Amino acid sequence: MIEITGLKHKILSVNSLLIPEGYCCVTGENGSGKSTLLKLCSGIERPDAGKITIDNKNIRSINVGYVSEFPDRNIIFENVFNEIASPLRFSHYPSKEIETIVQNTSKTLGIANILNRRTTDLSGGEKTFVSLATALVMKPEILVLDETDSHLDFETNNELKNILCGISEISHIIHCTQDMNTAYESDYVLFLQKGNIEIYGKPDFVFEKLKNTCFYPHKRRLEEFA
Ligand SMILES: Nc1ncnc2c1ncn2[C@@H]1O[C@H](COP(=O)(O)OP(=O)(O)OP(=O)(O)O)[C@@H](O)[C@H]1O
Repeated sequence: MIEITGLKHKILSVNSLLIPEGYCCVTGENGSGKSTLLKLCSGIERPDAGKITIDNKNIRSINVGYVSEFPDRNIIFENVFNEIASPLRFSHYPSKEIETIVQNTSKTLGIANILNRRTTDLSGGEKTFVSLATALVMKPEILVLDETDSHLDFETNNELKNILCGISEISHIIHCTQDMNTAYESDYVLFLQKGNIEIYGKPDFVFEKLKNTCFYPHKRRLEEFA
C-alpha cells in the first residue's frame, strides 16, 4: 500500500491517499502536478511537508525503478547490454547472474535482439524499452514511469501497456500518462487538478466522472456504442 498523508510540495497538496498494490495511472491537465507527485513517489524529491510510505517503509529505504519521459535522459552507457546490466553491476551481482537477469528481462520486453547494439543508434521506442529493462532488473518494489509512453507509436504503446499490465512481481506501478485508453485498463486512476486529487478510484468510477471531458477514453466510448 502506498500511503500519503498531509503532503505539501510545490503545487501539490494531498491530505490523505491510499493506493493499494497494482498498476495506478496518474493523469490530468498540464501543470496539474503529475511529475511532482511521481518525483515524490520515487524519492527523487523530498516533500516540503507530510509523508509518503510504501508498504509501511520510507520511500528512501526501498528499491525504486524510474523511467523518465525522455529516453536519452535515462541512458548512460554506450552498449545496450551494459546499460541494462548497470544497476546489477553497481550492486556487485556475480557476472553469471547478471547475464541471466539481463537476458531474461530483455526477452520479456522483446529486446533480446538488440543487446549488442550501441545505445546511441537506437530509436526512441527502443531506448524506452531499454530504460524500462534497466529499471526492472533490480526488481523494484515500485516502478515509476513519467509519460514513458509519450513518444511511442500506437503498436509500441500497446506492447508497453501489455507488458505493464502483465508484470506481477512488482507491487506498485505508478504511471503518469496522457493515454486514457492505457489509464482505462489500469487498476486505479488518479486524476489531478491544480495540485489536488480531483478524482481517484477504479477506472470505471473515475472515467464516469470525466464523461464530458477530453479525458474520456476512446476505448470506453467505443464499448458504449458496441
Ligand atoms: N521548482 C519549482 N518551483 C516552482 N514551481 C514549480 C517547480 N517545479 C514545478 N513547478 C510548477 O508546478 C506545477 C506542476 O508541475 P508538474 O511538472 O508536476 O506538472 P505536470 O502535471 O507533470 O505537467 P505536464 O503535464 O505539463 O508535464 C507547474 O506549474 C510547474 O511550473
